[in-house]
Amino acid sequence: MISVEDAQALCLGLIRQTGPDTVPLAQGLGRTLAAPLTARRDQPPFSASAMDGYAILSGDAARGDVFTVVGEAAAGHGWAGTVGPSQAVRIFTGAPVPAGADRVVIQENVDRDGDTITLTEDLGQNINIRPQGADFKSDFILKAPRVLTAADLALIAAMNHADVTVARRVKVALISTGDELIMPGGTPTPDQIIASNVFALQAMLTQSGAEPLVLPIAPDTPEALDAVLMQAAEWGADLIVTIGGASVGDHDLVAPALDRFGVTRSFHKIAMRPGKPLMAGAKGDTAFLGLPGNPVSAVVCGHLFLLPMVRRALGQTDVLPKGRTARLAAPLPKGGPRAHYMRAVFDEGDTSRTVTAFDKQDSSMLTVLADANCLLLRPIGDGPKDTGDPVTIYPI
Ligand SMILES: Nc1nc2c(c(=O)[nH]1)N[C@H]1C(S)=C(S)[C@@H](COP(=O)(O)OP(=O)(O)OC[C@H]3O[C@@H](n4cnc5c(N)ncnc54)[C@H](O)[C@@H]3O)O[C@H]1N2
Ligand code: MOO
Repeated sequence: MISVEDAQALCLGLIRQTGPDTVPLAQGLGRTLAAPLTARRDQPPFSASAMDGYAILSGDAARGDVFTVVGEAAAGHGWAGTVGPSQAVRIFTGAPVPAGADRVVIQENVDRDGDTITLTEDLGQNINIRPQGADFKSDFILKAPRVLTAADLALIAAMNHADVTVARRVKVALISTGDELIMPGGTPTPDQIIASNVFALQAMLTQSGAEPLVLPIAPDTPEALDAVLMQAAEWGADLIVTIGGASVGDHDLVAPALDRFGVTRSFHKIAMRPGKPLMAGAKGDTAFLGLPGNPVSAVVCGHLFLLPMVRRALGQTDVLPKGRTARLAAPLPKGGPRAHYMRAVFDEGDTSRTVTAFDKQDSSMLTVLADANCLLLRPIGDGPKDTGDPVTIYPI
């Protein structure tokens, strides 16, 4: 059995990067910027007032000085003249600062009487002007790759781009396998259970910028599995993910089905708990990942292998889950021969981050997984741990 790290490296080597896709900016959230983007103008494009007040040429002006109001500048409507000594232009937040003026005095600090204002305070440090290009200049470049956030969309809009070139969503086909499965809302026979894994995986994929397609459940026959794999290929999947049937039982049909399909197997079985029966391979440009059927195993493998493959396909660089250190809130017995990713809850305390593993670690338990906010890693052969000992956790 290979290690988690080796399996992750092999998985990342199997997936091809998707090409570019240009989309309207409003559809850019969460997409991965595929090429550097250069600003088309300075922001602000002119020196702009940061406050409502009066633009003046300040010289050595002080409290009690009087200025004549000679014009008005509003956002979207500048004043075309030049401000001279003892002159003021009424100005509003966002308006271009007129030529000659070097400061905006806020209106709270003047008395206005007709066309004159009198300073009621000495001038402070703040000139209340945002210089042209203070936010960014027209040579500003937003670097790629970058997963676009809401703030990024506003920034790109301010750079005057209506569209954005992102990585095409990676197409991931999800195939649940097993005679025992029925979709939620149906009427199961006494021996059936509800296909649940695919809903977690579909959501995780969507959140990560993939385009998932949930295919019909494949019953436990070679013909049914072959037919659904063919459907996935015809859809143009970049990555075909099977769920279940990965282990060694008589009804675990996925490995032979992938062989028949012409998939070159990269590995099968890893030194990990949960997730031992994981398999991966490729056929041409299509990658294959065979997830174990146990719900927790499928989701944990989704975090550790599937999502990194998606991120790699989108051209992202930092694709593996990031470990953090936390202190154990309770002792743990010694670890086993497989790396154990325990379901746990971490808490950002005032002085240190603490983590508590759940007592129940059965890989079928969705209630435990749903209450977990991290995976607590016990490396292979880890010794017993005491309260307060540092461990690595992966937020999920
Ligand atoms: N003799 C051995 N038996 C098993 C081994 C082993 O090494 N030797 N490994 C165990 C481990 S670890 C796991 S994990 C499971 C996974 O096996 P499979 O990938 O073949 O999964 P299935 O047998 O198809 O299903 C396991 C379990 O999960 C349920 N399941 C399957 N698909 C779904 C789904 N889409 N949604 C919800 N639940 C699902 C299924 O009904 C089973 O209860 O094998 C162990 N056995
Ligand atoms: O490794 Mo299985 O994935 O423990 O339940």
